[in-house]
Amino acid sequence: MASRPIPPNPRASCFSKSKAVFLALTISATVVILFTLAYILYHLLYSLIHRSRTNPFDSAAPFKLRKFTYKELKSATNQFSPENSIGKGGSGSVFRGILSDGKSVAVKKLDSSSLQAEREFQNELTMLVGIRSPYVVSLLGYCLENNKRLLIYEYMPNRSLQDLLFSTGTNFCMSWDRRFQIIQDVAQALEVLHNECDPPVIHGDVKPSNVLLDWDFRAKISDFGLSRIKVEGEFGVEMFSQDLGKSQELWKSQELSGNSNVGTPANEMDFAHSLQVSSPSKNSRTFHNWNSLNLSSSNPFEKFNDVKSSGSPKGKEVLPADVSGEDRKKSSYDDGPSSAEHSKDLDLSPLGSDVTGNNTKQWGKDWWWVQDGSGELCSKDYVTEWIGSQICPSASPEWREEKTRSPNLDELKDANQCQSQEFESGHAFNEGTEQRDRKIGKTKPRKMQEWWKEEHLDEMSKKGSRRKTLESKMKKKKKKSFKLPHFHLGQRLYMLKAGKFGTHDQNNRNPDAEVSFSRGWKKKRTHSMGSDMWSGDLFSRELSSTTNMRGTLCYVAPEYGGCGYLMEKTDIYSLGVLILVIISGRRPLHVLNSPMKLEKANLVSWSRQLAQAGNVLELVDERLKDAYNKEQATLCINLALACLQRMPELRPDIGDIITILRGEMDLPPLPFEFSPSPPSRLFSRSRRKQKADTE
Ligand SMILES: Nc1ncnc2c1ncn2[C@@H]1O[C@H](COP(=O)(O)OP(=O)(O)OP(=O)(O)O)[C@@H](O)[C@H]1O
Repeated sequence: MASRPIPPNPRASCFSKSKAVFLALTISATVVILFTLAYILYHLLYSLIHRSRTNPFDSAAPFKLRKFTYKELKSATNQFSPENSIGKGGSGSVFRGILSDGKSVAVKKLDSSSLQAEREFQNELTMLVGIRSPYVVSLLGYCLENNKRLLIYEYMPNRSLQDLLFSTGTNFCMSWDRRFQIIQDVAQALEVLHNECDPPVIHGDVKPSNVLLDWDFRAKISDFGLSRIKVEGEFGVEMFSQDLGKSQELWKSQELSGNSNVGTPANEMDFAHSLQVSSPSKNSRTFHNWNSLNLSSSNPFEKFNDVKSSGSPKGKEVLPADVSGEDRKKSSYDDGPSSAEHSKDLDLSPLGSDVTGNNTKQWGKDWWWVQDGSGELCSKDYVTEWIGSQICPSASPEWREEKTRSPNLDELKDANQCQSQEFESGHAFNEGTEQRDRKIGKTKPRKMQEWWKEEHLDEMSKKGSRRKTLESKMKKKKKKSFKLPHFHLGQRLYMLKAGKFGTHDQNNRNPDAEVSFSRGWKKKRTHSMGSDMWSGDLFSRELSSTTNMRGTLCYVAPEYGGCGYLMEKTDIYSLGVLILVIISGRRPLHVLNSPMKLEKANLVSWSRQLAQAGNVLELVDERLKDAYNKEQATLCINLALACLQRMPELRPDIGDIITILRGEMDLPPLPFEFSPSPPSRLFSRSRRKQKADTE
């Protein structure tokens, strides 16, 4: 029987068709997805490969850090024994260690509980992994175990410039050649950071204890705990070139015309506003006037004199002159409380913590109370001595003969109150002085007070007249703002506690002792941008977040002041201070127990006075006697003063500095400007309050 063909099932053929369509769709979707993924991957790889050379985040960075175990480091440093301790900073202790391969290293053991230490750890790893230069201390590795964070650096046998310059236990006096070489090395280091790194790195904490010396006393820069990568277009950078254009021009013309006795230009008051509203742009490097200045001096570079230094160190320091090396080490590293402890000592904030729960004292530790090195003065002494030497009756010649102790905080508060009355007008200055003198039973006018008056009265009276305009301007701009804790100085706290705020200050005072963002601006707007020797001023503290409060007293540039927008010119300012310190062998704030002309207490302002008097060489370390190159010294001091100009843009950039130091470019004529002010903001504010009180 013949079989009949089975007719095709129409349902089955329909099913296979839809299956084919489904298959085709799946395949094409997969192909599209694969292509998309490949495209994304390609772009990722491309951007990774084409990232900047020294971008610290670059996984392709040429230098790999070694990860050490804690055990390894413990045995290298002999259980972190005190004999191996070579230094102590704000965020931890440094030990000498010998690795199993015999190599000497410096091991920085960071405090496990400190925020500053945490940040330093991150920053050092981030920055130093991409930088290898003979002028920068190399980071060899790190250790991160549980709570323990350690950084391992190349060992610098001659330790820090701070140690070398201020070794009171020895008769060591650095020769001129060595000093000059160190200045050049530090400048080279900054050139590497500013010009050779891409993007540029701004160190942010140039000071003697961060300049380390190798076997040949060649200097390398270290401690990148506060440094920043300059982001192109970061608004702080261009702010001075654009938003402050007018004030800048005015300022420049004043500076260049050598008029030291000018007040701050009116537009300066818009500094705060400019900062607030300025928008990023790519045009961030607008440095334009250095090369255009009239270059006049002759080539100062001839053969270096062979200087062999000798002579005993003069009793110029706060440290007892006759402490032995061991004692000095002790006093340097053990005696004084750490800067963190200092800020605890001096409870500057009426609040325990800020809105985010961070301890506000951290601010002080990071910024205001960090000092230059070995803890020879506790910060409170440092501040009160300085204020005392500038304004207190205790700074009078009579006092200098009698005084053997530092003014305490109460005296400081008293001084602030007295001072608060003085600057409302020139007349009030004398009244305030007399009142203060009555208080301590003295009536004789004091030279120092007059000096201070001359320096700041003009500025203060101009501020007073501008205040009203600014306040009305600010009212318009005031918007609802989030609260930040107010970083009060001791005087402010005292006024609060004592209920001594004047009636006219009521509007400015927040009863719960906080300050709003906009109030911070407002306060700043009544102050001069760059007139504070203490640089980062009240303004910045009021505005900034905790993470950005940093810098070192006397070395930090006035325009930075903890604001967080570091610029190259901030480093240049610090370099200026450093050069003066190296040449003079003095600390920037030179407070003495022994009699001394008070004008010399503030190194920067003294240098300016000497420059005005045409006698800069008086600044050179007396221990060198005549064994130094006068032309080089003159050049360096004048260069330092150029670096210390208040307008960041007037400062030379590091490329010019190197060229000038090499003798390949002349130094422009120096502008005379005000010396950096003592804490005029604090006093001007307190004066107003005090006056209101007395009214
Ligand atoms: N690589 C090193 N080789 C030799 N000594 C070092 C090294 N690193 C640091 N020191 C010594 O340890 C000291 C403390 O250094 P550290 O960087 O911890 O603190 P600082 O810079 O003095 O202060 P701060 O960190 O608070 O600004 C230095 O002054 C120096 O004497």
